[in-house]
Amino acid sequence: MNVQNVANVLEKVRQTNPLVHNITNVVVTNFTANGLLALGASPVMAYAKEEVADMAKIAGALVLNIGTLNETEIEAMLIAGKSANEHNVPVVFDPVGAGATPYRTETARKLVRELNVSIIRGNAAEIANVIGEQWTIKGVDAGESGGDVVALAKKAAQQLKTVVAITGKEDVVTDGHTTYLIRNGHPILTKVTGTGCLVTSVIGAFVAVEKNAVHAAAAALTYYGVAAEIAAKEAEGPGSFQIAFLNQLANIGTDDIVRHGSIEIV
Ligand SMILES: Nc1ncnc2c1ncn2[C@@H]1O[C@H](COP(=O)(O)OP(=O)(O)OP(=O)(O)O)[C@@H](O)[C@H]1O
Ligand SMILES: Cc1ncsc1CCO
Ligand SMILES: [Mg+2]
Repeated sequence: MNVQNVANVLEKVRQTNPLVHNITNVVVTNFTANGLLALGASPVMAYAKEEVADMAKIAGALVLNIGTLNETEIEAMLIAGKSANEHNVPVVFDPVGAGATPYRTETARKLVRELNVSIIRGNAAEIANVIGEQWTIKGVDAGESGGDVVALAKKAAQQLKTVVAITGKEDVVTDGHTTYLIRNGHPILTKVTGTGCLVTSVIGAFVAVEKNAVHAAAAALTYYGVAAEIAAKEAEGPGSFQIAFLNQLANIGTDDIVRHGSIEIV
């Protein structure tokens, strides 16, 4: 996977407009739908247990996010996830806040235990908590806590038998064997709510068109980071950044990714 491959996957998303079924949190719902539309994907949010199995099976990917979890929603996630698994629809999981409360941690573990998750995407603290590792959070960006993020990602991938994407100052994607490091993005991403949640759904759109889950996640994170870098140049603060970022998710193309993308195997 190199910058040209990243651009190729992006073009495939834009040509095929994959349906991404999201069961996500109430904070980021609108931003996620708009971000997926800007990318060129087709978002749908569907939560009722009566319909999630039918929606998941016609989707290109199912994205599960426990940001504002409750029992009804978790029941729907399990129904949707089992339907996706039966119909070979990839499942992408964001364990928002794993470690913050026992309920979140237990629910995250239950979902990865009971479902076949293709990709789990979180910050370092969340991924560490899903696998029961110690991880010290310093400030907002857990990725800067000094721990070995690459080692953590590999350990999680081997333990959970899934592709793991850890985001932060640098992003790591691994299946436990092949590992990519992406050095794109901008710190202002941490000043807009839901940029982590949106990137998980963007990974969903990419894995809908690129079945190699490591390649899909690495491509999505590179594209997302480049869009953020370009948007940050025109933004005066978090407010105008959010708008500029949505614009750049739609506007950037092959040239921008080839020029600014930073993706390497480590
Ligand atoms: N210090 C940083 N420098 C550059 N990019 C960053 C930095 N911190 C995070 N990012 C980028 O921001 C995006 C979101 O990642 P982050 O790790 O903040 O997710 P998160 O913690 O789940 O966020 P949230 O839950 O608030 O939505 C990723 O694309 C990541 O690369
Ligand atoms: C602020 C917040 N609280 C629960 S989910 C969420 C959005 C970031 O994931
Ligand atoms: Mg998050």
